Amino acid sequence: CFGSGWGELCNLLVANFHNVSTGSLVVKEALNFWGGARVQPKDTKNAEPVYEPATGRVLCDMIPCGEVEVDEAIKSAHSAYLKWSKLSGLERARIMLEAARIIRERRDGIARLEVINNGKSITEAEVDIDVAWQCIEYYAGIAPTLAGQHIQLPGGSFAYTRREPLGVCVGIGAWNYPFQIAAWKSAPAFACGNAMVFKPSPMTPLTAVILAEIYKEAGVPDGLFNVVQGGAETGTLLCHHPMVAKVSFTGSVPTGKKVMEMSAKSVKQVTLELGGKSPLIIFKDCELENAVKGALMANFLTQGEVCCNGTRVFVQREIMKPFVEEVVKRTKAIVIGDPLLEGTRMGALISKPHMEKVLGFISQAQQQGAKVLCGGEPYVPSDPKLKGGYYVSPCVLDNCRDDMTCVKEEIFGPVMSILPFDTEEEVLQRANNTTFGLASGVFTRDIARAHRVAENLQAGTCFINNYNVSPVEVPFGGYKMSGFGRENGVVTIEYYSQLKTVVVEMGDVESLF
Ligand SMILES: NC(=O)C1=CN([C@@H]2O[C@H](COP(=O)(O)OP(=O)(O)OC[C@H]3O[C@@H](n4cnc5c(N)ncnc54)[C@H](O)[C@@H]3O)[C@@H](O)[C@H]2O)C=CC1
Ligand SMILES: C[N+](C)(C)CCCC(=O)O
Repeated sequence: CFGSGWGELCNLLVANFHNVSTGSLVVKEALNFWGGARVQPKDTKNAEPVYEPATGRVLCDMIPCGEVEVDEAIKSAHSAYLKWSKLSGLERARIMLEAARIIRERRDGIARLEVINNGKSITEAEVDIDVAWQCIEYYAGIAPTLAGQHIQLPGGSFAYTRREPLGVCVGIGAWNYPFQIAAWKSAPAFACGNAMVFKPSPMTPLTAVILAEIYKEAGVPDGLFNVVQGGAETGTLLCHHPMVAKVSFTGSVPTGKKVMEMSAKSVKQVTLELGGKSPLIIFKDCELENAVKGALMANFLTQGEVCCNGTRVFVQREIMKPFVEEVVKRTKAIVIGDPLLEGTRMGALISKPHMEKVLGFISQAQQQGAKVLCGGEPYVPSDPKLKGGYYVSPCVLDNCRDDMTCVKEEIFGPVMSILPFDTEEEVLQRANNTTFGLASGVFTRDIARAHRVAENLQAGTCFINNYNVSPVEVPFGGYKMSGFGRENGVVTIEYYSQLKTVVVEMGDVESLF
């Protein structure tokens, strides 16, 4: 279990995660954080069990925060905001860099904890934690550069703009990248001088509170980063609270719509990072091995539970056969099993109901005429402690048509649908024929075609000759029903700050009255 101490003690305890193995961790500590400390809600009657995906064992209880707790956390954020917003960008940067340094130092332990809570492979979780500290480091770099403009007016008068924070921002996260999402939201918020109340997904409550402790240790004022656990009810309380200026949400389209609706009541700003059903277009002139590798990266990271995955793989008819052969060969070779073992490449899905939902999509696809080329079955590892885990073998579907459910809906599991195409014009039309617009990809050696396709795809990101590369310097977000606003990149500053215009008269007032 992990500690509530600071400094060396906390360091030591997180270091203990270096040795933690699958099936052994039980967490009893409070998982909420405000006022600079872990807090246990008073009312524990609505506690829900949280499962370890790799084993199906209960890991801890998630005790949802009610009205009183949410109010305390938001007030705590507000008092921190009053102090933090008065610091210079350079002062904020220094503290943020220290937080990034601590995360980097404890990366292995945090990654192991993330694996135990989420089920993804340790190799991926380590990258996730690296992306988290890089994000904080990146926005620390931007914080001192934030500035307004000076605008000259007639007669020596002038105006200037001030880039000011919004106030208390709420972050609501999904379960697929628990620690990384908390960093993607808090880092730009803090660079601009805001405070944050973050609600993780009720299925992954463990690591956000570690981030809260690290921010505290790095020197942020108490209350700057708060964690409230809970599900829809707690989320609703956050979106309705009058002291909240902005909600940044990552999750499904239906919940995103509700968040926007609730936020509209008090005109809160919103960023929505929602789902996707992204197209990946493979032209016959591609470098085939890279296209195959790209298709796997586009579909099987985090057991396929990635919003920007390229799950509709359009392959030009002439190369269908060699492409499919190679994809199937490599998919069959993916090592599934204990996510904490270095050699594992695919871990467990987040929950039993989610696993059943994914398997349901696969059998429905078969009923609608798709052919399973490999995988798509529950997988039971040989290690007895993993028998209760939620494993599904990665699946490649052939004979797919655009009107099939597996091609239209987001599955959020390890399922790739392959679709043949003939011409560029045709494939663009089919690729864009969706209400989603998060990401897209194209493999071709023809540079003119690559950029033409990128221009014509209706999506927030287009990867050329690769897929799922998201460095923190690059904006990430959706078109259409995949949401709006951006995370990462310089532009995100716009979504966590507001401009004040100050107009200065140097002469006399010319009154009309
Ligand atoms: N675009 C992006 O960056 C990402 C999008 N997603 C999307 O998220 C989905 C999977 O994540 P889930 O956690 O199942 O999504 P979800 O929409 O069920 O939940 C997301 C978050 O919203 C909270 N929530 C649920 N009801 C709420 C309400 N009424 N008011 C306020 N908050 C509420 C949940 O507790 C959770 O923290 C997928 O559809 C996926 O595409 C996931 C990761 C990244
Ligand atoms: C890290 N990356 C690019 C694979 C996915 C990030 C978006 C998400 O939270 O699903």
